[in-house]
Amino acid sequence: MWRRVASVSHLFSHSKSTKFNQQGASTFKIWETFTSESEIPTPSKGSLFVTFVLGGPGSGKGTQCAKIVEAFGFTHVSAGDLLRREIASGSAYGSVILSTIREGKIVPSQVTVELIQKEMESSDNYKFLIDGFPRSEENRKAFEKTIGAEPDVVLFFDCPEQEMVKRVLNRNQGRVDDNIDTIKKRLEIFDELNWPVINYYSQRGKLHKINAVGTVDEIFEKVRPIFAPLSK
Ligand SMILES: Nc1ncnc2c1ncn2[C@@H]1O[C@H](COP(=O)(O)OP(=O)(O)OP(=O)(O)O)[C@@H](O)[C@H]1O
Ligand SMILES: Nc1ccn([C@H]2C[C@H](O)[C@@H](COP(=O)(O)O)O2)c(=O)n1
Ligand SMILES: [Mg+2]
Repeated sequence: MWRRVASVSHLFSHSKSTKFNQQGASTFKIWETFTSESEIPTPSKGSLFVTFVLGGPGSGKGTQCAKIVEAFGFTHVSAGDLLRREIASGSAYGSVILSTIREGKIVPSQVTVELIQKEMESSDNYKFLIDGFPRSEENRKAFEKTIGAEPDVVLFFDCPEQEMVKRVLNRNQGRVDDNIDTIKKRLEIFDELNWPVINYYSQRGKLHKINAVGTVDEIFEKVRPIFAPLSK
């Protein structure tokens, strides 16, 4: 059994969330059935191969996706990037997406899944990294229903909150959600909505938990063996 302990409890001192006890520790408990020994499927060329990339804000998902793309020829589909692109395009959904992201909340699944679907359909590749998705059980079910596929592999970058906060505040890419107030909310939402997804895939033997502390290269060396069958 595994107890998740919030390491930046001071961030939540004004939180109304009942998930946090008086010491600020998360009361979430999950059963650690996931390891990095989950069975790795052998992909066949041409058939869809989907990897979901999970982890808290700033855990390094995008950074590691870039390295996986380079080494293993995946197409990177970042749900957050697609939503930001939608805002920039001035689409009808743009202002709702912007306010949702500013508040650190999750955009309705229908919108996100539609963007992911279009992106996948416009690619010739069959290997996809879907980064930052699913963020909730609602996201997960909407993907299964609309795309009609399940992920072959699920990566989970496990990073202490203090490190995630540090990385996000140093990111410097002008993101509207990279500020301390939005980060607090994103971490709360992650705790509330993402753990059920992580547990779901863990129980199905698809989850690869990677300790996301270390240099970018050190972390990638833990990721590489997961995809080694793809280079054969
Ligand atoms: N292993 C690492 N050590 C130190 N800094 C890192 C590491 N990996 C990534 N970073 C930096 O941390 C910041 C966040 O990384 P990244 O954007 O990859 O995270 P993310 O999980 O995609 O976050 P988000 O969910 O907010 O999009 C970036 O500035 C990145 O350069
Ligand atoms: N499945 C998703 C993915 C992202 N969002 C929104 C909310 C996130 O805070 C924001 C940025 O995503 P990131 O770049 O950190 O992956 O985008 C969402 O609503 N649903
Ligand atoms: Mg990212």
